Amino acid sequence: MNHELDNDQEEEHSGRSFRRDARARRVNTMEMWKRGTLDDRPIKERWSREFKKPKIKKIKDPSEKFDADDSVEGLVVEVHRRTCVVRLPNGDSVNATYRAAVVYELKEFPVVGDQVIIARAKNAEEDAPYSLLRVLPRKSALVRPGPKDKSRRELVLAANIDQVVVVSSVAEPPFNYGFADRFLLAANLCNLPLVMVLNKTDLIEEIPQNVKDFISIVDKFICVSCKSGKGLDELREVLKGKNSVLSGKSGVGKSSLVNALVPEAQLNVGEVRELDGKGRHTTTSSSLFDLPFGGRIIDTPGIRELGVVEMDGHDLARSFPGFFPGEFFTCKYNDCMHINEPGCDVLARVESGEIPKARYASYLRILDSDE
Ligand SMILES: Nc1nc2c(ncn2[C@@H]2O[C@H](COP(=O)(O)OP(=O)(O)OP(=O)(O)O)[C@@H](O)[C@H]2O)c(=O)[nH]1
Ligand SMILES: [Zn+2]
Repeated sequence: MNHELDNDQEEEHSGRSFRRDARARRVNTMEMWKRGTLDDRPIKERWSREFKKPKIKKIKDPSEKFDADDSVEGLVVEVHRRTCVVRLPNGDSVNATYRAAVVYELKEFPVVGDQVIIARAKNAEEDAPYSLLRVLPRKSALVRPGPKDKSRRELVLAANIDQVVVVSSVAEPPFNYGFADRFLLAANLCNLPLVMVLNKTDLIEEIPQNVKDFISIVDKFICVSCKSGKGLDELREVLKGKNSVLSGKSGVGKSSLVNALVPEAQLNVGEVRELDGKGRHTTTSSSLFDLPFGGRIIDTPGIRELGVVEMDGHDLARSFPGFFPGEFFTCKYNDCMHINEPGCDVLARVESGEIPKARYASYLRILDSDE
């Protein structure tokens, strides 16, 4: 008898207790809010059953379906949306497909210059397509300066490179600071040397002072002229045996330069290339050329994305290369932008000549264009 009563009470109790729990939770929320420890997920997410258990998605390892013996290592020479062109050790180029979702989760998106492992599925025919299994660790990479948080992953533009080469013209079109500034910043942040190639020097008598200033802060510069052939031998020396990323604004004579260095590249110069049956360089998303004297140049249109530095002004102020030797922020105020703040260490160093004026000017230009 007693027992039954207990049961009844319990049932009633459970209904009430639910309501009481709910009220307690609300109170808790208030307390958390006051303490500043409030869970800021939307309310639906916080209490809904659906979200109680974290959903853990298992990533299938792409290599499970493949025979390890059949895999080969190769070099990525072009990257497209779902496929990449991989050059095998025997010199053949093959297409390898990759599932974007898988490589995204594994954080192994192939870029030009990557060494990768590819294989055909088990029992596949001879002409079956290859699949990308692994991107091998990179020795170096050119990365777009920008946010590194999870939601907007950093963008790798080219892998396993030794130097970044920026082609600029001194006239027709005039020297473009914006482009050079950003490349210098990216190269510096990636610890890669920057080589500045000044093309079309046949058009001018003397290098203008502003260009000279800029040249003083790059690692190396070479004056060339594709027209007269001046400086090309010196450039060959610099490129010899190295992997270089080559970039330049449209019209500076980059294609002319590639043609001069790699005769079989035959990029069209000046106007849109006529259809040559393959349309290779007009449609590919990236290209890698072997230099006849050793070394490679990577010329990828994706590099143009560097035109936008997605770095927030404060990050730029904290991490601009060359401002703080030893990486310690030494300005008086934590949010110093180095413009006119009191106690700014950067301004003091510019004044004393420790930081070149041209580097500081480059910083200001990037900061300006960002906002
Ligand atoms: N005077 C002079 N003209 C040059 C030189 N190099 C290239 N040009 C000219 O500059 C123009 C542009 O050259 P391209 O090689 O097509 O330039 P690009 O940088 O590849 O341009 P995009 O194909 O648009 O990226 C062409 O008319 C070339 O003939 C040079 O050293 N001196
Ligand atoms: Zn400062």
